[in-house]
Formats: sequence, C-alpha cells, structure tokens
Amino acid sequence: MCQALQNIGFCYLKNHGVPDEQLKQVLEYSKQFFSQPLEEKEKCAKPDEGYDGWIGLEKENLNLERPVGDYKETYNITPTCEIWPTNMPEFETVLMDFLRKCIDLALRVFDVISVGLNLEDKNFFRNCHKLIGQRGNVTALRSLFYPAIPMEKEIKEGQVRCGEHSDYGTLTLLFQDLVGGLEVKTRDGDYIPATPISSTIVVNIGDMMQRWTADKLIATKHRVLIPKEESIKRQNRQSAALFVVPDSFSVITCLDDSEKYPPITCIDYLYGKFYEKF
Ligand SMILES: O=C(O)CCC(=O)C(=O)O
Ligand SMILES: [Fe+2]
Repeated sequence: MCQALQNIGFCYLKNHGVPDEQLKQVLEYSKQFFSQPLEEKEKCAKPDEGYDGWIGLEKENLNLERPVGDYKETYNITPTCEIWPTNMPEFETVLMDFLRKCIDLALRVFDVISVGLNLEDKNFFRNCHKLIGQRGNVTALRSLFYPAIPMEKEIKEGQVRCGEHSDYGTLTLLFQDLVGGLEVKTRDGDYIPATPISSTIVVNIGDMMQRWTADKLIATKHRVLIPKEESIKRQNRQSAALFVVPDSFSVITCLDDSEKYPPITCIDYLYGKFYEKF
C-alpha cells in the first residue's frame, strides 16, 4: 500500500469492512435528497461561515483556473452536523452511521501506513487523530452528486464535473459508483482513469500527509471530466468521500527530521489553504 501511495498517491482497497449494502443505502438516500426540488434543498443549504450542508450545482470550483463552477452538487457532513433534511429522517442516520464506519476504517489505514513507513511509534497517526469524530477535528464526509447532463443542456466551455485538485488533508477514502470518470495525474503529467472496481474503495494521500512525510507519500492531482460518451453523459454519477484531517491543534512536523517544511498546526495549515482557494 505504501509503495502505491509513494509512487502515485492512490490505491484501491478491498476487504475494507464497509458492506456494499451500506454504501448502496448512502448513495440511494443521497440521490433521493439531490433529486428534490431546489426549494427543498435550499432548506439544508450550507451557510457561508459553516461547513455542513448542501452546496448546489456550479457553486464550487476545485480548480480556480477553470472559468466556471464544477457541474456537481454536494452534501457535507462533519460529526457535529446540525443541518439535516427534516422530510427524510433516514438520511441523517444512514449518513452518520456511514461516517462512523469510515472513521474506523481510516484509523485502520493509518495503522497500515505506520507499518509501511516503519514508524517507531505505530500509534503516531492515531494519536494525531484522537479527536476524529468529535469537536476539535474537522474530518468530514461528502456525498457527491454529478447530475446527468440534460439533452438540451449546453455545457459551458471548460466546465467539468470536478476540477483538477489535490485533497487537503491526510487521507481520503473515496467510494464511487460504477459509472466512472475519476482520473488521476501520473508523474508524467497524463491523467489516467481510476476505473471503479466493485467492492473496492480508492484511498489517496492529501497535502498534509505529503508535508508530514516530507514528500515521501504524495498528494496527487485528480479530476472528473464531463463524459465524452453519450450514454455515460446522460447518467448521474455518485460518490462519497471521507476527507481525513488531524486534530486541529496537532502539529505537522516532517517525520524524517529533514525540516523540509516548518512545523505548522493543522488549523493554521487549513486556514492557509482556504485562504488560497476562496
Ligand atoms: O467524485 C470523485 O470521484 C472525486 C471527488 C473528489 O476528488 C473530491 O471531492 O475531492
Ligand atoms: Fe479530491
């Protein structure tokens, strides 16, 4: 696993312990939410100063060099989320159960990475993510919905489903449906498809983990374009991602003592990132 995370920053993981049935439920309830009329979704809109809630079509632009917003909708959930659709009570239970399950899995992935990196303290990453799932750690789940492109719709020049970016945290666990479209940038600079494989998830490294490991594990750029193929273009695509970050006051210091990057707290790092982006 660590070899893949060093070479390309992405890997597939099977036998991960999250039942297919549970993911199916998450995607089904999400689809039900996203398929509602705008005024219903607006009731769950993400407030400007918050993180949780619904973000509408073309509202977010993960690659700021692209002229228009991504053709996607999302629902963001942190463990302290208080914004929920009251007309679909199951949505909250299903998404929160999934969030918990993903958090457990992320901690197990850290165990594997600790072995792979030969860390003296195999609990190092666990300890830096002690507050995961609680206040003091902003690890978040995102349910992503890429609507089918309507027949009559002209896609804007340069528009994509999800712009080129690397993730900001330590780890991302990505669950995708079988529609496909995710592409990952290789060291040669080409984007190659991360074709969905049933019952597997995609694990990738974020910027903070790259910094922590002094560039040993790499945070690779990825994207989702508007499908060229007619049949895929006219289908919704769905995914769900857990964006793992350390506790807000964990200090990220290069693990190899190289001092390649100065120590920074997670929260300061995140402020810097968001300032860059928004
Ligand atoms: O939907 C996907 O497959 C990728 C989404 C993604 O990369 C992100 O939201 O950071
Ligand atoms: Fe991403």
